[in-house]
Amino acid sequence: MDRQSRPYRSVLYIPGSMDRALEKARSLAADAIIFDLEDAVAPDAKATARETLAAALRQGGYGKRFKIVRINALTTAWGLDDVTTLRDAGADAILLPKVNSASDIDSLADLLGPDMPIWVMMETPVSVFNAREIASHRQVEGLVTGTNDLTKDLGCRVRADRLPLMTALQTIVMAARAARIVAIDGVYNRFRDGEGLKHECEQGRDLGFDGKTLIHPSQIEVTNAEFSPTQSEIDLARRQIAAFEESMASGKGIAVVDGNIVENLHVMAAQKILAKAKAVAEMAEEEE
Ligand SMILES: CC(C)(COP(=O)(O)OP(=O)(O)OC[C@H]1O[C@@H](n2cnc3c(N)ncnc32)[C@H](O)[C@@H]1OP(=O)(O)O)[C@@H](O)C(=O)NCCC(=O)NCCSC(=O)C[C@H](O)C(=O)O
Ligand SMILES: [Mg+2]
Repeated sequence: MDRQSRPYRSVLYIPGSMDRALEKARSLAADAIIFDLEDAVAPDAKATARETLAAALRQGGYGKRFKIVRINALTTAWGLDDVTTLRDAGADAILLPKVNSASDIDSLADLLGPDMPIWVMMETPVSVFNAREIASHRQVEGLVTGTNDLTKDLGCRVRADRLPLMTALQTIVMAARAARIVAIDGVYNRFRDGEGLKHECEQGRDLGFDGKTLIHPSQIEVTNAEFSPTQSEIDLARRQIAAFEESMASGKGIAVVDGNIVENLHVMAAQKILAKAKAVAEMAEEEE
């Protein structure tokens, strides 16, 4: 599956120290997994988690799920060992936490070589100010929003409407879109509250995120549903494309569908919806 069309609706964090979860993830319907060595792993468990994770990745069995390893920052005592142990273990990307600027990414890029994609945690106020240059870094292919760290650093309130985070969320999406890379929303901490999660997924999707990071398997189903094109969106996309082709054939550059104009740019959006629906169907085939 190519990078442009693959879905990233549900991106599940798994602590590298959780054997059972590493095993369970081989059969979960998440589009992507973040194998975490950073905040989900206690300092005393870091070395063991690193080895456990490397063994799990080498063993494989994660199918089409996109495999991302979140290392510790290179300024910590663990970061360098994380990179040297994990860079050839079979991950699809390495995720760097606590990034402030594009220059923070250079040392990791040097260690990894040019072929390993880098994803970046956007979780400090400085990273949000530098979002455009971070997203434009030659090796960066995805931005992951760290709403917990952002909330801590901003000193803002946790609100259901996420108003205090809105500037950051929109800046991250804009930076990712400008650089044509992936943008993933932050986690919803109340992992047993399905209604609250659904609401936050809708918000993240409407803002333009490709998907949401998750902390528990019970969050996958609703997230996949909310970030998938609906049947009515698919039907409308097909009708827009057909109507536009008909208009072009009769020498007109604009069509009208359901009382709305359809121009070339709407056709491009419609094609994107159909491509996403196809990629989602391909992921579903794998799970059957
Ligand atoms: C949140 C949890 C601590 C809950 O754990 P627990 O109460 O033990 O869960 P359950 O008993 O309901 O688990 C049921 C089964 O599911 C498996 N499981 C649980 N979590 C995961 C998971 N993340 N991935 C895969 N499988 C999982 C259990 O093993 C059970 O399996 P079975 O034995 O077969 O029944 C726990 O879910 C957890 O630790 N989640 C991950 C937390 C995490 O990764 N946090 C760090 C990332 S968040 C963050 O840092 C974002 C960012 O940096 C920011 O700043 O915002
Ligand atoms: Mg964080």
